Amino acid sequence: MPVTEAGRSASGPLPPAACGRIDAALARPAAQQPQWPDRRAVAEVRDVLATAPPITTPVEVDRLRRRLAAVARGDAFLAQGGDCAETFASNTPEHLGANLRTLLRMSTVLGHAARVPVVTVGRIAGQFAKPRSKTTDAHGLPVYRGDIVNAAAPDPRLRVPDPRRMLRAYANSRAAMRLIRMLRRAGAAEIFASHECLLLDYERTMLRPAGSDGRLYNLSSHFLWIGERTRELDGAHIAFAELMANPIGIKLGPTATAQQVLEYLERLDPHREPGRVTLITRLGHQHVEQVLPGLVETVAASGHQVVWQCDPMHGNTHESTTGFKTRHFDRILAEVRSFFAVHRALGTYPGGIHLELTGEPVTECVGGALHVSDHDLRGCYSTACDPRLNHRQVMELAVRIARILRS
Ligand SMILES: O=C[C@H](O)[C@H](O)COP(=O)(O)O
Ligand SMILES: C=C(OP(=O)(O)O)C(=O)O
Ligand SMILES: [Mn+2]
Repeated sequence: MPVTEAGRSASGPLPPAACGRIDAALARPAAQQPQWPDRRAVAEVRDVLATAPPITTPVEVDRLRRRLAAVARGDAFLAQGGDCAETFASNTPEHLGANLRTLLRMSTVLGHAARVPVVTVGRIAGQFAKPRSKTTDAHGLPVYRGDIVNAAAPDPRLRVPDPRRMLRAYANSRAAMRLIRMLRRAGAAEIFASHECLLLDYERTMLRPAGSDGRLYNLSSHFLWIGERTRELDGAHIAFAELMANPIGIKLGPTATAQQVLEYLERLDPHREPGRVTLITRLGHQHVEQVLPGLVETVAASGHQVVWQCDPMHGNTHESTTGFKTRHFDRILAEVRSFFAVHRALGTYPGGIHLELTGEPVTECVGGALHVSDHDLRGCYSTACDPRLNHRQVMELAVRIARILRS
């Protein structure tokens, strides 16, 4: 094994051929990566993580693959949600428990209405890396990129990307996964973990070969998605996703084209496995009827059996009159409605929903039955990145979606 950084990176349990494929994928341009001040420290952390026990297991990932195949066929519904950005400080049994309870209650409501099993997936146990729209914040400091990279506190020293944070993210993810498994043993429904496949120096260390064919599983989680800001076809993230055996999501914003989507599917789903790819549309309520039909028709004609999932959060963000990043309940609901309407009109299956939520009584999104106003936002605005629906707003939305599912 060469002692170059690339060689070190792929050391540990991986065979040399796999190292070469990973290095080739990651030699492509990678958007939204931190400027680590010390690459040697990154290599040292990567070496530790590459031989550490992974967060999930191939058996669990395969189970989710089967569940998502059922969603793609129209025999199950996917309910996914959790924090926009998990933090080390909020990685407590109380916070995780509150989020999971809210998510599971949403799943129960949707399951009753849809009359199919619900596959429940948390944005949890590893959702620590954030893509950002600017490189600096309102104070002129380097932007916060998630606890796995730097600290949210507006202190220039703490905003310097610190690779040792990847070790903390790993330890926090393991602890959260332990809690999820404990809840499962205690009788809670089956819950899978997911996060954005963003920070490539971390994600590459969690690849492990498994099965008779030695496919590479990314055992940092069960389900990973590629974000709207990193889905370039010639970029590192899509090439990295091609190597992974896990089910993969791709966020699609309003500029996504049918041609791009076809290329994602050819690359990520060459064997045409139902549910291998989840297309997560986050178009903005005003764009759905314009943009979604073309994408859906093209995919249907291609024969790939994908999961269509609606993320009604990320296309509907605005700044409140009181200066907070927020989302209005009505616009979130409007995107969900249009998503179902388009799929119904085309005879395709609206397979799931993807929310940023918390079980905590936060005031981050406006509207809903409690009429959270722009002025109420300062009451309990605690997100580390994007505004989340609180428990009441999630349940209200779940009831509205249930009505759509029944109609
Ligand atoms: O979670 C999503 C993105 O990280 C977020 O929407 C980007 O937000 P920003 O515009 O505050 O950087
Ligand atoms: C960054 C996110 O979304 P998107 O890539 O769709 O903007 C997210 O899910 O937090
Ligand atoms: Mn977000």
